[in-house]
Amino acid sequence: MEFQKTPGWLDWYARPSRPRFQLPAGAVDAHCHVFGPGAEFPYAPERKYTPCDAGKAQLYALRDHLGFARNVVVQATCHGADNRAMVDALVNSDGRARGVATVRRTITDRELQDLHAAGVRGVRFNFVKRLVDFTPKDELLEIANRIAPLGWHVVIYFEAVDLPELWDFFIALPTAVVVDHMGRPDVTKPVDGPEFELFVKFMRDNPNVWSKVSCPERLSVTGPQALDGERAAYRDVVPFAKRIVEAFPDRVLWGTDWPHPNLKDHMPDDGLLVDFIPHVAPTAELQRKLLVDNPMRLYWPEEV
Ligand SMILES: O=C(O)/C=C(\CC(=O)C(=O)O)C(=O)O
Repeated sequence: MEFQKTPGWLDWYARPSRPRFQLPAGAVDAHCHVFGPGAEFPYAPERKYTPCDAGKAQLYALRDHLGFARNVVVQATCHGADNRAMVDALVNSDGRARGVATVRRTITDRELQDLHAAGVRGVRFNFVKRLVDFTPKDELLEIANRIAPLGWHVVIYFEAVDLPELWDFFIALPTAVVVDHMGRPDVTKPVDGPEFELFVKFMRDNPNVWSKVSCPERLSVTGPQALDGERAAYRDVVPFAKRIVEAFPDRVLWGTDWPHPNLKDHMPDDGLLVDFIPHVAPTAELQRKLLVDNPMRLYWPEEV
């Protein structure tokens, strides 16, 4: 099948630099995606965007180039609940990738078992309206209750302004809960203002809640962008991510978000993006927890 990319689509950065920051041994890129390729794994009819192809070979080449040891491949909304491209990436990773799926309530127990055998360890509930149609909360809770016995967790993606309305649903989830990109704070607001305080309280009050401190390239308003050798990029995001890393060092994850779906104004150099990490996790201990210990506990608990 032939797919036309969404107009204005930005492809990933072709020749990323090598990070200056040396990742600790065993580092996990805990948030990235594969797209198709569409000819092999068609994009879902209900998708809100059509990306460039970005397959497993390119993802694993980037992993090796940047110095990561493992990946967590998160189902992207352009594939809907058809997890085949993500599963194909997992089963062809020599055990070095685990995944997060999107499932519907119609999934059978057998299908869940098969996903588990392939390396899936979580489901993603997406509340970002430009990305997905609404799914009733009773369906999501039913799914959460079915995946809990497998030892899986729930990944949630939402905008900061929607946290108050979603709060009660989130705290009813029976598993570990991982928030994508710190709940997308508006970084033009103060880091100690009411909006981000609510997110901090969400993590403080609920010890099962984790956060990815990823996607500065998506959250930043004033940059500077991770381009042209800039190794201190996205300075407006640093106080937010650093605060979460320092307050909850055992419940944070980091990922590249490659191939960076839906960026509108620039595509970061992934090598320079890795150089963002020591700005938010300044000590070797924080870096080891963020990049190795925490993702291993969540995705490869049998090795910990
Ligand atoms: O890659 C991300 O985490 C963020 C996305 C895309 C996305 O979540 C998806 O398509 O599944 C975004 O903000 O557009």
